[in-house]
Amino acid sequence: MTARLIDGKAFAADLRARVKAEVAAMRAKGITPGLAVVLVGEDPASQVYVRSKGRMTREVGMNSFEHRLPAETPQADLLTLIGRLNADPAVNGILVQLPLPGHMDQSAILDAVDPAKDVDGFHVLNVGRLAAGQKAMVPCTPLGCLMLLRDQLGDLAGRNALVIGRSNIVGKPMAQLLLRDNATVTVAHSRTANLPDLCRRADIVVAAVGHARFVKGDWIKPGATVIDVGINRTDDRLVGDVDSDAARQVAGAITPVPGGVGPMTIACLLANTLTAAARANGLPDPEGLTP
Ligand SMILES: Nc1nc2c(c(=O)[nH]1)N[C@@H](CN(C=O)c1ccc(C(=O)N[C@@H](CCC(=O)O)C(=O)O)cc1)CN2
Repeated sequence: MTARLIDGKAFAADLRARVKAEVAAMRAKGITPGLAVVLVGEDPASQVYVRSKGRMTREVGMNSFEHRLPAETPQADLLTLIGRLNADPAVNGILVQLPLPGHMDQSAILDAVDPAKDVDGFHVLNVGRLAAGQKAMVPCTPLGCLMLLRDQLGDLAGRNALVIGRSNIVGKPMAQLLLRDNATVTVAHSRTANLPDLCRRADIVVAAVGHARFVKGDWIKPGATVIDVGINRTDDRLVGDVDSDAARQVAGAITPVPGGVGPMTIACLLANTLTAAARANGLPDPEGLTP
């Protein structure tokens, strides 16, 4: 079997076009959604992502506010900036690019963002709401994975899903979203025993471990759907967390790296900003953009 490639780049372009149409409708009502992105330091990958976020925000017709701070910025100054953005009615979404410099307390920073403007879904209130099955802002990467999975498989109810990785950004919220869709969810991590065997039972595998080619081809159940969240730079190439060449011989469908999950992250950020702007203005949630 040769797996179908899941074209996240095309799906993300389509999602951005839907957001753009909704933004135009909102602007006709006199509302222009605004997204503020804060970058602290000069991490090269973060600089690329922040630049892309600004460009795509403008492309869909939203206002983009970029704040670049030196790596040695005191935490108190960043908190002051977040306070200003929280109070600014032109700003509907706030994102603090991760990773932050080592001297900052990441939880204190993320929890300083107004939960209603928390388009990353990292504020502890949104984490709790998602876990409780309530209306929440949902982290962008897992939301993008969920959209791709629903598009591929339709109803996820009763499917065996294995999430490899338990980060707050991807693994944990991904598991919550799959549970919400009635999948049977297992979360694996570095201390999990018999991971290859667990994986061979999974209809859905979401790999988010941060190790290049960690998931081997012979771990994959024939016909399974594989979502590769990893972005690892090796030998001047980007590779995922799945040994893609081998997995493609077994899986039913798989996301490529690059061009799979990555582009969905920014498209979902724009979708979340639109949702935040709608909620801030007492409008219904735009259709199909929230889980
Ligand atoms: N505050 C946040 N920080 C970070 C997040 C996040 O969701 N919120 N996620 C990642 C980085 N990220 C967005 O910020 C991101 C990662 C990858 C891509 C992407 O399009 N990847 C491309 C490859 C791009 C390349 O050449 O490097 C792909 O996979 O096709 C977009 C956004 C960490 N920080």
